[in-house]
Amino acid sequence: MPRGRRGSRVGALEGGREEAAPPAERVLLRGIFEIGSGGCDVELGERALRWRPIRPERPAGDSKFDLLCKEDSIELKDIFSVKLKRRCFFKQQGSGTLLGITLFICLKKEHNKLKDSTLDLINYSEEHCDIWFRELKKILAGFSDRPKSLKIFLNPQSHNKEASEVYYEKVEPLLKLAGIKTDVTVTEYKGHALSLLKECELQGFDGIVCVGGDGSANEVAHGLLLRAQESAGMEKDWVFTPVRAQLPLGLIPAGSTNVLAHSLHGIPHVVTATLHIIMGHIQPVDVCTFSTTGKLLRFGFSAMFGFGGRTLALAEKYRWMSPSKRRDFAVIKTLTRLKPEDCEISFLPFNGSQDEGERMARESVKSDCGKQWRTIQGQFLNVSIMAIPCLCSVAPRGLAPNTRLNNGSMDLIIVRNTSRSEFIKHLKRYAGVKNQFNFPFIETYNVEEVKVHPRSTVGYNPEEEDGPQETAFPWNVDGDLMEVASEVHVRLHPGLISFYGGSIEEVNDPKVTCSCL
Ligand SMILES: Nc1ncnc2c1ncn2[C@@H]1O[C@H](COP(=O)(O)OP(=O)(O)OP(=O)(O)O)[C@@H](O)[C@H]1O
Repeated sequence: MPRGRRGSRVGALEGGREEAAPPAERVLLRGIFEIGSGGCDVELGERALRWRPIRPERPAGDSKFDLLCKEDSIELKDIFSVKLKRRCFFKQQGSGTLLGITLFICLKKEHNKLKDSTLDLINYSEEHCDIWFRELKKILAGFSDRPKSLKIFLNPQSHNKEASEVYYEKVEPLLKLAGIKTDVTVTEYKGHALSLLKECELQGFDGIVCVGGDGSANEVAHGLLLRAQESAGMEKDWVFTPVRAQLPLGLIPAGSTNVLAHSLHGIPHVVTATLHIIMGHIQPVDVCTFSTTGKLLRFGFSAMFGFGGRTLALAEKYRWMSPSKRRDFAVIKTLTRLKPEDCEISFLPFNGSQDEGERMARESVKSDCGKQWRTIQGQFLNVSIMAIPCLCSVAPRGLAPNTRLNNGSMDLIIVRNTSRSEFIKHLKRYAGVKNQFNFPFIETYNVEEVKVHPRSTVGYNPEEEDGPQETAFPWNVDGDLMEVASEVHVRLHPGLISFYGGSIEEVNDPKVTCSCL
């Protein structure tokens, strides 16, 4: 229920900031409704709905009445649906007795959480309610950024097969309430969403939604970006100047890992993610391209090479275990066989420009003279390259807490060879809120571009230390295994994709759930 305007300000999505009084607004409708337990004088303005309890005859000098007659309000931009409220009896034919109007509102709660709520405006007059209902509908139709039709990809296998339940019980009812049309495709195998995105008809959709975990989210984002390149007629070398995805992407966190959705919304919360989609909140996000020998491997948001890649390669061999068990098992087993990668890392430090065109021009000069690239060589336990903060349950401030979703740069975090105990100490620091990288064996850089060149010719066999070695090196790209035998070139492309999501606040009292260290 919205709070009082004068006593305690409303503004469901304003988060309590005090603002200068806005210019007077035109009143569109005025009428009487019962709200809560009493009759109210209600005004529908161009920006807000305000109501004030109707005063009974005021006994002279009684100041209590002033307190009781406080005005309340909600901003119209926080309303996402309006319905006529009717009383229907069991098995009743027809539409039932009119009780009034119900408004459905998006409220901002603590820790970046959004919640749906309702406000009932009670009035039994059909004619009165009809006028208000039509006007409110007209106002809602004017929010042109809100999606009206969505293409949904649902991975039924995500997180112990719980994604379907999440979608049909929590997401679909809210989308229906908001009057959004949906076209759901339940994916049947790994890569299905990607192949459908190559050719499916997207005309008429305002956005794409992925219901699943990081693997599915990355696949759909990659598919959407590939499609944009093909539609733009990009054939060769477009890896270096990709065009933006045409439609925004919504992520419903329904996987066993939801780092992308968590980083986007500040919380891996299904209703929050759904309400950002419904309200049409848009958040541009930086994207990386991963390429080798000039050929695009994939689009992505974060990558780990070394310990992060090896752990994932091992976990993938134990798919029969539950997701959390195989992750813990893989972390522990990889720690017992902790081994550095011998490689050369070159990177282009970030110089502050967020304009892709300007950057490309600068880069061509740089690569010609080769001046500003920095190169380091050595034995590295882990190399993280992250365009987004990568919030997750074991690192509530993120695996890359110093980067942002669209700051035009990536964090390069290099962990040099050290003892197992020191490395574990560093991993444990992620659970806290500061000093994750305050170790002599860790270096962090803010970069635009990175090349990781393994100097060894043999890759990694996750099972056998002394067994036959693979020829490829495992990378963990957004939780998905990518195996590459040679140098990987990672470039950042500012704001290349738009997600449904709002700006997030940092959480200072994070809750951590890590069982294996
Ligand atoms: N029907 C399906 N059967 C098997 N795999 C599928 C199916 N549909 C999609 N996938 C693939 O499953 C992979 C993992 O899915 P997702 O990330 O949604 O779930 P998850 O529970 O977080 O998985 P993980 O445990 O791998 O992190 C994705 O790469 C996706 O392409």
